[in-house]
Amino acid sequence: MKKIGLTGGIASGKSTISHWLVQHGYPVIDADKISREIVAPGEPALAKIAEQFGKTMILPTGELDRKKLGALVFQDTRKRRQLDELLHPIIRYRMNEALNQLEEQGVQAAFLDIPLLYENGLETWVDQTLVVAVSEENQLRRLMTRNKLTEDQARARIASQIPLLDKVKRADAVIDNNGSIEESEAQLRCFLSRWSFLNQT
Ligand SMILES: CC(C)(COP(=O)(O)OP(=O)(O)OC[C@H]1O[C@@H](n2cnc3c(N)ncnc32)[C@H](O)[C@@H]1O)[C@@H](O)C(=O)NCCC(=O)NCCS
Ligand SMILES: Nc1ncnc2c1ncn2[C@@H]1O[C@H](COP(=O)(O)OP(=O)(O)OP(=O)(O)O)[C@@H](O)[C@H]1O
Repeated sequence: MKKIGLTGGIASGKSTISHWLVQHGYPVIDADKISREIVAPGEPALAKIAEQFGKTMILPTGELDRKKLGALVFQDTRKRRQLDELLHPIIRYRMNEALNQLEEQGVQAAFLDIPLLYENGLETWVDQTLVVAVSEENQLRRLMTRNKLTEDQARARIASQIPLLDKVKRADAVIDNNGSIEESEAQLRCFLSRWSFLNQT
């Protein structure tokens, strides 16, 4: 099966593109979605988070306090690495499981929405990379607005990833998401029409 890695920077527009793909019937495996599923109440990874980062990371509802954990790990590289070491192997395992299921269904090509594809050296694991890119200014503004972060908090999150421009240089295909969503979707449709392997299902 062909694997197309969909990536970019934080708040560059991956989910927006991924949403369009799902709406149009393309198989998408979403690493962010999996990373939420594996820390749902009752999941072993959530208990490990409480053990390693403190019980205060769990809300009275039993759910992970994502805001609190985010505030901690994006201002402390050591803690972020600790969280990555805990969650990334499980995310990778679940992605493989999802891929195997698609393969059993005879699916010929799938999109893998992986925010940290380059950071985790997964370029060689996928057949193509599609990077969703925006200017630093748009990235900062959209991130601050969406997550209600101060400029310093947003900059810290952006700095926890490889610079978006480096990802653009390493990409097989790039969507410029500085314009309207419709303009980005048009670029996506153009790539889809060029990738003949997508029509073999
Ligand atoms: C720290 C957490 C709890 C913050 O939750 P929050 O709801 O605020 O953010 P969310 O999960 O929606 O992630 C938003 C974006 O942040 C970026 N991001 C998330 N985790 C990381 C990380 N460890 N390093 C760098 N960037 C990250 C990604 O671009 C991601 O798309 C959460 O991001 C998390 O559990 N991260 C560790 C797992 C992970 O690496 N996820 C991203 C790739 S699968
Ligand atoms: N072309 C666009 N014009 C204006 N706003 C946009 C555009 N594309 C995305 N956005 C907005 O920017 C924000 C970030 O987009 P999105 O959530 O798709 O990014 P992402 O790359 O998936 O982010 P993350 O890495 O944090 O998961 C969202 O609030 C989204 O609605």
